[in-house]
Amino acid sequence: MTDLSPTTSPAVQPPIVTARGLRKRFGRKEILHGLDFDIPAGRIYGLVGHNGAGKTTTLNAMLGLTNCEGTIRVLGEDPFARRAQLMENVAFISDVASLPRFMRVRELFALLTNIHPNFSPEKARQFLEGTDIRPEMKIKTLSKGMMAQLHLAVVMAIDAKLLVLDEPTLGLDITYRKRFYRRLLEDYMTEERTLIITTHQVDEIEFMLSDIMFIRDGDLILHMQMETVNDKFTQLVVNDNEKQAEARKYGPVYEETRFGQTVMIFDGVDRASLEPLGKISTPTLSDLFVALMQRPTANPETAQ
Ligand SMILES: Nc1ncnc2c1ncn2[C@@H]1O[C@H](COP(=O)(O)OP(=O)(O)OP(=O)(O)O)[C@@H](O)[C@H]1O
Repeated sequence: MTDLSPTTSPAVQPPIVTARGLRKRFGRKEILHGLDFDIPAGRIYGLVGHNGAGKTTTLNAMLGLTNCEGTIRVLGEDPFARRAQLMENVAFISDVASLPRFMRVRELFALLTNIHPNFSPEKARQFLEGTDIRPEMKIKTLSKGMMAQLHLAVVMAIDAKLLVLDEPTLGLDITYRKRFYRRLLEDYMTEERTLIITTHQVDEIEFMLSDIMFIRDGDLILHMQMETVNDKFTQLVVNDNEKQAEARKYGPVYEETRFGQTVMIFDGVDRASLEPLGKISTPTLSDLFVALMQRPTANPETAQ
């Protein structure tokens, strides 16, 4: 399942996040069932799963917001024990984030300049360019979307090694979402930075991801570099009954009928064998998500 081989992480740099046997219980209910993974530096990770799968809980474990069983290290530190120190190098947006509503935008920037050693008000102002937010505005007068824009600007203005974004674009319109992700990639991302994003709009972030994690009911069922996803999984659209039967011999991991056509997804099947049977392509992440979420295991033996 999770790839822990040395080939995936640059030998020179230790992973930014390491989890071993990460387990979380709320009362008698176990939410995370012992996750093992490494997240190397300089990567953009998408953490994808259904509602209640355990994404936020996993992120909260990385941020030291929840105590878990097993081991988790972020930048070599135990996030729960060393949260204050770690927050100098980690920035995050949570899905329940809030800003001090009574302040003006410029007052918020002044406050953050005082309390955060790596916050740059100039950068925050730059990230607000193109929005309707002005320094004199009171935060409580901003719309929900403007509030989210301000929050993103503030977080991107922190010079952090790890940026964790839990549903960052909730409430934002499509134009802004697209611009935000583009700026994140072009103006924020560097080789020293690592980004972890959760979103249900996975197709919107697919273009920028280097790695993907699918989490289902507290288990990591896929952890893979995007390049490997593209090499490994193939989608086939096939109409002809005979060809469908032929294609099934290759053991699709998923099959459905869409607009009268049969769509199959294959894992690790040579594309040359499938090509004569119909139209082949690489499945989008959302197609792959639907396919793999329905299986008891998602190719655990061959992942990555
Ligand atoms: N403080 C808590 N007490 C009890 N149960 C909790 C608590 N926080 C989360 N849970 C439960 O843990 C499970 C995972 O929640 P989590 O927020 O990690 O899911 P998620 O994948 O982020 O979901 P979503 O996409 O809906 O945000 C859910 O069943 C949730 O009800």
